[in-house]
Amino acid sequence: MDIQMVNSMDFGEFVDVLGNIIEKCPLIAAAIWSQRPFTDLDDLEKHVFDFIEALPQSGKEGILRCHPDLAGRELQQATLTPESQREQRGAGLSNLGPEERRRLGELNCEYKARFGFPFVIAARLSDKATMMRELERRLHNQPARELRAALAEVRKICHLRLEDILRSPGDPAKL
Ligand SMILES: NC(=O)NC1NC(=O)NC1=O
Repeated sequence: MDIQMVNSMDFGEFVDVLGNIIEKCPLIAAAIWSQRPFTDLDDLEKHVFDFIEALPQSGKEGILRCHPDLAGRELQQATLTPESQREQRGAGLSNLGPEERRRLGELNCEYKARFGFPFVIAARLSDKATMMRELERRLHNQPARELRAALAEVRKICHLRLEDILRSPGDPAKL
C-alpha cells in the first residue's frame, strides 16, 4: 500500500486500516483523516504526533493507559490487539521463565503506582533484558520526564506500525 492509496481511502476505510497505529486510539486516525493528502509516511506521522502533542496532560496519559502491560494477562490470554501480540511475542515476552515473569510483574506494579499509567516501550526495538533494565532505570525518572519518555516510545511504536501498513501489498482490487 502506498501513500496515494492511504490518501484515497474514505473515512471508514482509513480508520479501519490506521485505527491502531496508536494503540486502541482510533480517535487519532479519525481526527487526522480530514488533514489528507499526506505527502509520505513522515508527513502522516507528523500529523499524528502534532495531535498528541496538542493534548492536555490528561489526554497524553490517557493514550499511555490504552497500552497493555508488557507480558501481562492479556498476552497469556491472547486478548491483545494483533499488533501488540506480534510485538510482545517478537520480543520474547511470551516465553518468560517464572522468575522473569514475577520480576516484570513486580516492576510493572511499582511503575504504575508511581506514574499512574503502564510502562510503555517499543518492544520491537528491544529484548526482554533491555526492557527490564529500562523499566528499572525509568522508574527513577521525575514524572514530567517520564511522561515525555513514554510518549517517545508511543511515537516509535506508531512509526513501526505505519511502516508495516505502507509496506503491505494493500487490496489488489483497489490498485
Ligand atoms: N506496555 C507496552 O509497552 N506495550 C507494548 N509495547 C509494544 O511495542 N507493544 C506493546 O503492546
